Amino acid sequence: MKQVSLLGATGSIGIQTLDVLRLHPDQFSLYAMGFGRNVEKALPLIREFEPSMIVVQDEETKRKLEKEVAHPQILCGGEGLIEASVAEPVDVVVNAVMGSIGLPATLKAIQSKKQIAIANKETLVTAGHLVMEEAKKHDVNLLPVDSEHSAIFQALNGEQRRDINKLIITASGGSFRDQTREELAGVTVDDALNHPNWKMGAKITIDSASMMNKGLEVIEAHWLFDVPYDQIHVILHRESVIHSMVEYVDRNVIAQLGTPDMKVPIQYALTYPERKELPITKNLNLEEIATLNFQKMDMDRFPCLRMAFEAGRAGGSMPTVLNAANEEAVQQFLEGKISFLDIEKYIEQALENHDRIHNPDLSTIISIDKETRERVRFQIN
Ligand SMILES: NC(=O)C1=CN([C@@H]2O[C@H](COP(=O)(O)OP(=O)(O)OC[C@H]3O[C@@H](n4cnc5c(N)ncnc54)[C@H](OP(=O)(O)O)[C@@H]3O)[C@@H](O)[C@H]2O)C=CC1
Ligand SMILES: CC(=O)[C@@H](O)[C@H](O)COP(=O)(O)O
Ligand SMILES: [Mn+2]
Repeated sequence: MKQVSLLGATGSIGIQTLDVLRLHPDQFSLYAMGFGRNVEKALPLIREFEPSMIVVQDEETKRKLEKEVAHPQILCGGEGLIEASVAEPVDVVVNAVMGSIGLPATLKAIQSKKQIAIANKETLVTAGHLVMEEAKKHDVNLLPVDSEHSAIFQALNGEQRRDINKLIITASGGSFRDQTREELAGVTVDDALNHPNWKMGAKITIDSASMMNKGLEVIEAHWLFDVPYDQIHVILHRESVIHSMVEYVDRNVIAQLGTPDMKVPIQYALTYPERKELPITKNLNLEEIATLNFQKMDMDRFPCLRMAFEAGRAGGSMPTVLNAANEEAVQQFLEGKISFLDIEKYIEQALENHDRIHNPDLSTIISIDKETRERVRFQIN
């Protein structure tokens, strides 16, 4: 029986991870669960899974939860997430929190040699060099949950890294794939949250609409698979059926296909290297889909993708700034304080105003992340 620590249990990935755990009660048990402030959503999960440890975002949420359940171990904040990641009984940590808040827990889980299923891409974007250095040092395999990275991971199975010609990451195009840049001026939060293929948390759905999600995924792929940016290619693929591909030097291309359903990569990360039945997901029906479309990615149409490639190539502290400015700007957009097109504007300004720091350590990354967010907030208010 594997003991699972699930960080971000009330989120889109978290809930789907629990769907997968329910299918295999003989193999997985929920030892710890973490969430932010959504006590209402967490309560039935706590009652059903009876985790030994619960982590919430702050003391106020802890007090609220304590009124509802008598539980001996309710922890708080970043320290709590770390406790849940390193607890002795835990075998596998599923990091499904949103944002760079997930970084310290990921690092500590690696240092404790836990198996890690990583959905929290911001961790790899903000500090990929630190995460991969620790993973190498402690001989820990990071198992990707992100659908594109799960696809690449599977396409790389049994292959030699030196034989890779390029990674081909597919992008659905997000909510505004059929809109011109001019048309983006008046779009609303509800428009942006209307993703054509996936039902996800709010932040990643906005990232998909701005194409920043693909930018973050390029940086995520660079670190996870140790592939240079010149060998990472993004292609528009409306159907989200091919989740990504690897082209090898001999021109063989290996693609992974499947119904767009995150339970598929979540379960694969949990059961790897084994495969298990997943009856709660529909089979891929290519006859019904009939046509798969592909289109060249236009970097002028999607400047967030261009900025992510630039920040990734520049390296050092630039991806930290890219990620922090994006997290803050997206939050401000969701709160109705800025327009959709302002998101890219604030990211560009943050990158332009930052003096790159080579090989930043954890405390430098945490302070750059904080300063960048403050600066974006200051410019907006
Ligand atoms: N959703 C998807 O299909 C995919 C998501 N990902 C990645 O997975 C991660 C999670 O995404 P998603 O599930 O969509 O996000 P959601 O916003 O749906 O969920 C986020 C989760 O994190 C929790 N959380 C937020 N802030 C804190 C905090 N400070 N401390 C503890 N917990 C916190 C939330 O709790 P609460 O509910 O209480 O706010 C919630 O459980 C992201 O990095 C995303 O990019 C990658 C591929 C696909
Ligand atoms: C499901 C998943 O992995 C998301 O990251 C997805 O990729 C979003 O779709 P697009 O960013 O391609 O619109
Ligand atoms: Mn993805």
